[in-house]
Amino acid sequence: MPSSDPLPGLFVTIDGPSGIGKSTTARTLHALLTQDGHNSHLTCEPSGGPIGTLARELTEQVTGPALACLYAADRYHHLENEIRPAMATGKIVITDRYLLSGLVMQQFDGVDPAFIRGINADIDRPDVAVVLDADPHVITGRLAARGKHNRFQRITASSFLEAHLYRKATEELTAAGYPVLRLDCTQISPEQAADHIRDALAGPIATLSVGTS
Ligand SMILES: Nc1ncnc2c1ncn2[C@@H]1O[C@H](COP(=O)(O)OP(=O)(O)O)[C@@H](O)[C@H]1O
Ligand SMILES: Cc1cn([C@H]2C[C@H](O)[C@@H](COP(=O)(O)OP(=O)(O)O)O2)c(=O)[nH]c1=O
Repeated sequence: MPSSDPLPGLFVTIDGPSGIGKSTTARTLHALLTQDGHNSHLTCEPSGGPIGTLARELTEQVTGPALACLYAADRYHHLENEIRPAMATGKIVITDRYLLSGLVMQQFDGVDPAFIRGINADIDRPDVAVVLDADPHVITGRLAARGKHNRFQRITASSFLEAHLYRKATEELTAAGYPVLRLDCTQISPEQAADHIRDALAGPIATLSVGTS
């Protein structure tokens, strides 16, 4: 069930194509917020919990709706056991990947986004959903330099398909009132990207009801 009462912390998600710089930007943002004296908690999906670990292990062999359900199950478990408890103590929670990753990546297996929206209907809505975008040629280069982690990333021209699907899914979520912050990081460093996000968080941080320092 989604939490009915707003929790005192702040919930920030970072999504975008594989290799674009999510993990680097999330780590840098976490460090910046910590430097500023905020209590920040960095996490990711699939999570390090039992379902997330299983989902990561099974991504090579399991496909379609079954894999989609595993990722969604991990998301509910992650919310219940890590994200909400951290937010309840006033922390700024940053997760590297969330709903948008499911909406996009499961389309590689032919899963209808409506199915993904359905099984994720009860997840918590982030306060800010950051989506990193970039020129697909640049994403391809970063992914190749970083190394490919799984079958999705080994598909020919996967970065082009991911970038296209992320743009489409982002437009749909924005139109549905989702709090999206889209950031083109083709030509900016992870430090500059994290700085932009920190600036965008200044307003929501000022409204935190529990001190986070
Ligand atoms: N803004 C950026 N500009 C240039 N290179 C970047 C940027 N962000 C990340 N990188 C580099 O791109 C590669 C992939 O970054 P990573 O954070 O692992 O991506 P993701 O988590 O999105 O898969 C890494 O080698 C990283 O150093
Ligand atoms: C959260 C989530 C991740 N995934 C996939 C996308 C990634 O290929 C994989 C996570 O792998 P990971 O190595 O963490 O991603 P990255 O290459 O960006 O560092 O899980 C889904 O397919 N659906 C989801 O809902």
